[in-house]
Amino acid sequence: MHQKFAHPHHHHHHHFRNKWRLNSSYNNNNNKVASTLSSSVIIMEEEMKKQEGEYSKELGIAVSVVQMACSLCQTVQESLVSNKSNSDQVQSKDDNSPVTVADWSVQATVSWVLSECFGSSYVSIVAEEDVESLSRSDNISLLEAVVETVNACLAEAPKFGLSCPVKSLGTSEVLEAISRCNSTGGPKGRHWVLDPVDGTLGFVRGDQYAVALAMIEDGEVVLGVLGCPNYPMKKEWLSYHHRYYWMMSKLSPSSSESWDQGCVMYAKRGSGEAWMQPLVNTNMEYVWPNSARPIRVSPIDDPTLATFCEPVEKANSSHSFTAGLAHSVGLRKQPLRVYSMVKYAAIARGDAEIFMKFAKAGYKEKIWDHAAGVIIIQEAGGVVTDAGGRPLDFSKGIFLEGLDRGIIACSGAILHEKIIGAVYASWDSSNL
Ligand SMILES: Nc1ncnc2c1ncn2[C@@H]1O[C@H](COP(=O)(O)OS(=O)(=O)O)[C@@H](OP(=O)(O)O)[C@H]1O
Ligand SMILES: [Mg+2]
Ligand SMILES: [Mg+2]
Ligand SMILES: [Mg+2]
Repeated sequence: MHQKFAHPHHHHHHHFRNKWRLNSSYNNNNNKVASTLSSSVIIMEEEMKKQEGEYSKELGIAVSVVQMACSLCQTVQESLVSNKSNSDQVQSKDDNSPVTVADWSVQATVSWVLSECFGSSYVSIVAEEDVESLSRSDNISLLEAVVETVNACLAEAPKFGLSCPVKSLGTSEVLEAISRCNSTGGPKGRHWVLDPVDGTLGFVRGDQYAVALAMIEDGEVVLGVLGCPNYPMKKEWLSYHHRYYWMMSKLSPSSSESWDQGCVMYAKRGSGEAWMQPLVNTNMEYVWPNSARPIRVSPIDDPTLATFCEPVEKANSSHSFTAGLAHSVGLRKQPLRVYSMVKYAAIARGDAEIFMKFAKAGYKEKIWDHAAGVIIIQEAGGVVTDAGGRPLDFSKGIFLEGLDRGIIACSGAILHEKIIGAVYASWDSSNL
């Protein structure tokens, strides 16, 4: 396949080059022996190019395919929300959580694109969904809807600088693409980690959800991309809840600005930068390359001014335990309860300062629910650990093995230490 990705953010190069030069003078671990000054300059230039370019192809493809996936999800969510008879498009999994046409379709689309770009025998993908219920004979119409949705989405690939299939994918190709994402990750090599729709409950309720794609190399998250179709570029627009407010009220916002546009965030490990671009509107003829702006965590470190986020559902995180922690560190604001990894996005962008999740004892957190969000917060200047203050371990397969009680993500070290201290002080008296 010809990869036609155009680098969307040329202005990065300048920053990165300067930073690299700075770092290299402190820590020159170039172990090649340079006999003359000029040859060492050449080696440095080569080394620099390698550094700049590292993962840039992977990141470009990941951002493009997440944009495509977001556009797919918007179409499906609109039809789910406006057409109540579509209830056969939402299924219940063994744990009673929902799964939809969008979850399977995004997984197939991302799998197909990554396989085309990197070779299906090389690419390892760890993702949430499988084909078990989708391939049952009583689910034919659901499977047909998935195949149609995937083909409609892939047909738009050229608008995003990616190639589309020469002819539409058949049912077996779509099933194959979904089930190819059955890698279990691990400590060695490169693994893509995908949550095709995170916050599926929010998605079916017409609310917040995210598409999350990350890449792990030798057990560390090196790339993260988070698509948030109902999380507008500006926080103020969130007060209108989301686009359906406008759809229903038939009001039109004052300016021609893209008030309804969601966003896609991304970061590369070690860059010290995280970026956000508007969600693309595929009605336009040319959508790529897209513009991006840097994002940064909030500067607030005073607990009385800080906002914390947590899952909407009590079943996913103890609201009473986090309320106790909030009280003991002096948080005063109401918690922001949001579906999905949009919580990570809110911290990375500075819309909130703290994210806490304490699942029930025995629940094992999965890597796809966290990988993309963690790296984006870290590169935007934040801190993410378990409740014991240790980094999350993405090297042990599909679960965050060894996670100590819960997850704490903060905009900075001061708030983070306070929360960790409060967990330490109150854990024994909690019933978790
Ligand atoms: N019992 C339990 N405890 C904790 N976490 C669980 C549990 N069950 C599921 N999950 C995972 O939580 C993901 C959704 O998390 P959220 O933070 O979006 O929760 S909430 O919907 O806002 O309540 C959700 O992700 P998606 O399935 O992608 O939506 C699950 O992976
Ligand atoms: Mg999830
Ligand atoms: Mg999911
Ligand atoms: Mg799910």
